[in-house]
Amino acid sequence: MTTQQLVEQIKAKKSFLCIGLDVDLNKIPKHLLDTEDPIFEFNKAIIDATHDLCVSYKPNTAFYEAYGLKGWKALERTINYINEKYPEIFTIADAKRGDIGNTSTMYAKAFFEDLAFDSVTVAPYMGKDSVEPFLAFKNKHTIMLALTSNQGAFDFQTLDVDGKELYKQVLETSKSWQNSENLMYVVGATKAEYFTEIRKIVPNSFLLVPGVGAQGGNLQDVCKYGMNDNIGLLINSSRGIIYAGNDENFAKAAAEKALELQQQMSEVLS
Ligand SMILES: O=c1ccn([C@@H]2O[C@H](COP(=O)(O)O)[C@@H](O)[C@H]2O)c(=O)[nH]1
Repeated sequence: MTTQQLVEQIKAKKSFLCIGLDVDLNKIPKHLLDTEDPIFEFNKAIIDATHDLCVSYKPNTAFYEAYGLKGWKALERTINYINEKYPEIFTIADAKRGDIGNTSTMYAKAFFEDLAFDSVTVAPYMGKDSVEPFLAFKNKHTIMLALTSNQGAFDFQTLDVDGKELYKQVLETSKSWQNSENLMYVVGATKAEYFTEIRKIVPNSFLLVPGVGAQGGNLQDVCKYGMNDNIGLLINSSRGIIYAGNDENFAKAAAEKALELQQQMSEVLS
């Protein structure tokens, strides 16, 4: 998917909501556990109920890898279902990969070719040659961790390196990498006060913003300081939406939560 197609979808739906599909078998409604593939059945119901309110789905691969082969198969069924039934949706494999170049190429093939995701999250710690293999894929997007939503972000990411905070070095340096136009960045909603500085370095890039909902990030502040002329934001909520209910009506409850966020986004956009 091109960035322009993503922007058009945002404008059409008046939404820049990304729903995180972080499926935990201990949290999903009990009746689904009797089905052959509870993870997929849960996702399918959530997707069918919310696809018109969001522009993106983000399964975090940890929640699938934790269940071994059946988890990976459910991830594959989920991405295939989205791509076949709702091809306009921007898909994110939240896998936080990155390794020496030839290994990164195989990670990129796994998520962009085999699973056909539009994007994958990567960690910047191993530098240019660990990220460029992902960037080589046309019309695919590499979403690099910049300033994360957790408390540990302050352990390294905000440390002073040669007179500049490390996350700023990461943002600036990555702009010189080959095919850097395919980069997006992760910035936590819990770090709203940093968005102005971040926008000075990457004014045009899309930012994936987790941390609204369960982690307490504020949607209005993120929009105020982080939005650009192309909107430039994908705001993620996972637990706050998908676990809004845990009986037979769970998908309806999720849609109601998604609608609350979509309505706030619609207001910001108008
Ligand atoms: O800085 C980061 C990077 C990734 N995440 C991931 O986003 C979702 C957030 O889930 P919630 O339930 O809405 O808190 C989850 O998959 C995280 O691993 C993040 O939170 N912060």
